[in-house]
Amino acid sequence: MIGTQDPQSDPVVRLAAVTKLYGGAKNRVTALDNVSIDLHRGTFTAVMGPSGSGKSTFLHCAAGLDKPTSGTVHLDGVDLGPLKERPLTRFRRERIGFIFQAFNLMPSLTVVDNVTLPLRLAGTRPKKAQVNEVLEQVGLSGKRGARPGELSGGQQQRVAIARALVTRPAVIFGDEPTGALDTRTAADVLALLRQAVVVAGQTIVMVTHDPVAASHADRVVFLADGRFVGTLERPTVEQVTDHMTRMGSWSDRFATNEAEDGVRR
Ligand SMILES: Nc1ncnc2c1ncn2[C@@H]1O[C@H](COP(=O)(O)OP(=O)(O)OP(=O)(O)O)[C@@H](O)[C@H]1O
Repeated sequence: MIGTQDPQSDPVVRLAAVTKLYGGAKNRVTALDNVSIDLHRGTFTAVMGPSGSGKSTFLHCAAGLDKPTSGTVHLDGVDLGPLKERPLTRFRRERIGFIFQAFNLMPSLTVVDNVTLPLRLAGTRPKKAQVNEVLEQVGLSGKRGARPGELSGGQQQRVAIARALVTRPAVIFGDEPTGALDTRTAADVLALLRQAVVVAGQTIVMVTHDPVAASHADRVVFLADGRFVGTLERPTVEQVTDHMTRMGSWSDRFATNEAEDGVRR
């Protein structure tokens, strides 16, 4: 069933006892503190928490953009730890999709060329049917030749989503993917991501500050001071807002009351 964490299926993302330290002995920051979590295929997870709680660090470590100081990250069954930079880059290109707040499109390239860029970088010739399929999926079939500057913010983010989907990645990581969009456009983009999960079985992990965005996920995990301190399944906007409001003073209670929620601590 979509949205539940099936303990029988292999997790597509597995972090085990991941710690990430920044700085030296004098100015050490523990950005992630012994974090363990399993994320399963076909699920949509939102990661929330106060500023500085470790959300970006979590995303970067989970996606192989940064190496943990200790602990292990498995993605689609592959231990990222031993991979050197080049195979890791290739792995990311082939198996991971990214969506950023700032879209990160190439301004001089058309929609089609932006979408097919990851395939071409991976040395694969894009199949026309594959490209048509993702463009249709994101509602941009009529904009194939347009350049990003000719598109609205929502349309640009749809191009970025198509680019993330085209490699059929094991996971798509989103860093505030709706952060630069107005409410209505954000809702459309989130519906599109949700559809990719429900219809195509895509796995999505998204960092967000926005309770409305988080409410589109199957599950919200909350970080505070580099630790998971709570989760919500099938969250409503009100539940997420309530959790965020209470988090500061309640983080210890979350840690004890919600230990059976599938987040391994
Ligand atoms: N390159 C770095 N060097 C030193 N400290 C860092 C570095 N990156 C992050 N940190 C620190 O690690 C902690 C977690 O940062 P992180 O960016 O993961 O938090 P965040 O939850 O994503 O914050 P925000 O919501 O503000 O983006 C913070 O205390 C931050 O200052």
